[in-house]
Amino acid sequence: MTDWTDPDTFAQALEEVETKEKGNCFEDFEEGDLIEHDPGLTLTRWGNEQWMGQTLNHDPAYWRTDAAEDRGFDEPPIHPDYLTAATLGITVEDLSEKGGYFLGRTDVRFPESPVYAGTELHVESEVVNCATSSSRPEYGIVSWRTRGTDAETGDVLCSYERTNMIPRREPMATDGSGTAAAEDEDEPDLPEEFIAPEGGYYEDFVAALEQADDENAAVAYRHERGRTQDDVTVASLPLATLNTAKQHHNVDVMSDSPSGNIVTYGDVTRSTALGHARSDEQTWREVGFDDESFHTFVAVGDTVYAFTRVIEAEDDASSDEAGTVTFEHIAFNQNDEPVYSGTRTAEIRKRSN
Ligand SMILES: CC(C)(COP(=O)(O)OP(=O)(O)OC[C@H]1O[C@@H](n2cnc3c(N)ncnc32)[C@H](O)[C@@H]1OP(=O)(O)O)[C@@H](O)C(=O)NCCC(=O)NCCSC(=O)C[C@H](O)C(=O)O
Repeated sequence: MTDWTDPDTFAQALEEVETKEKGNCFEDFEEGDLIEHDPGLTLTRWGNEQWMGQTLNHDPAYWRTDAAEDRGFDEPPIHPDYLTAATLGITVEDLSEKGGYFLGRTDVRFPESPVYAGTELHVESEVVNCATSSSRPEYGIVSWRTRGTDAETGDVLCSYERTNMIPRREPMATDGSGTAAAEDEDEPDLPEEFIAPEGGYYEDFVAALEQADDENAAVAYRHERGRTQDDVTVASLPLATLNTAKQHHNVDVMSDSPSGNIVTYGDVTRSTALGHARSDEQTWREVGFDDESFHTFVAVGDTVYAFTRVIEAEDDASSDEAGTVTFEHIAFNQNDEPVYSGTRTAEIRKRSN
């Protein structure tokens, strides 16, 4: 009689049985495919507060009723960062669970009206591009357009286009043209001077941009706070968004990967850097994000810091109480290496009101 729990017998059984696989490989995606994601998620106040607290996003309008009412909300709403992370988390089982890197995202947009706790999120994606990777034959590069909607009303709550490297079943033969990256030995091309805004109101950003215009300068500064990655940020936060990517919670599999360990969900890295940036400004409303890229991985023990460059300011916000500012935010680690970059458009409160 077979003793299935005898270690040698069991090891051989494991070798011989079929593995019921999860996720999809590059070959499973075809441009135009529509994927309705099965997991749904009810956006809760607890989930929102857990995400926002751990990523140092402490804007009182998302925590306190009086501050929420002052911003025109009925109650503290769901924060756009948590909404974005949850919209993406739900898609992972179908799109990126097989592994591969989250490379970037663009055209991240939210409606003007707030989203409140209790909203059930329904998410669907369309495959918009499948490309070979010239530098990594074992991967392909897939882009999806994803929309998170209110399951009850059908209103779009969050939409974006995302790109990942996705493992192939069969590696491609390549001409190697992508592997010989030329060394860039140019001197850094930086402005002569850096200006930091005096405060965090819209007028402070306008004044700093005007001063920079006169002086071959950039409005750019770093934020003091850092957040060292731990088991909560690396494993718990993505799992709370139903993100099943093994990169974030399977140390056994990841010990063989380039990081040698589980790595931080891109949306946690990004939210943490944005939290640092928002702590130095008077945010009114998030409008959207573009050109987001993840440059290298972040693992347990790494510390996420943030750097901000102010690109432009326009007095065209949805409320008279605010103006619109476009930022470039760069998250960097304890070795000063950029790990994330992206542009962000946000409405920033005016001092005069
Ligand atoms: C992924 C990297 C290891 C790649 O680094 P490197 O080898 O230096 O290559 P390149 O930067 O040249 O990029 C390789 C190819 O990918 C294309 N690329 C890169 N960025 C984009 C983009 N934003 N959009 C489209 N295509 C992009 C390049 O053009 C190259 O193409 P080719 O020459 O044809 O091969 C390195 O970048 C890295 O480590 N990045 C960090 C990744 C990361 O940590 N992401 C967040 C954590 S993982 C995650 O959150 C998973 C998530 O849960 C999920 O499921 O999505």
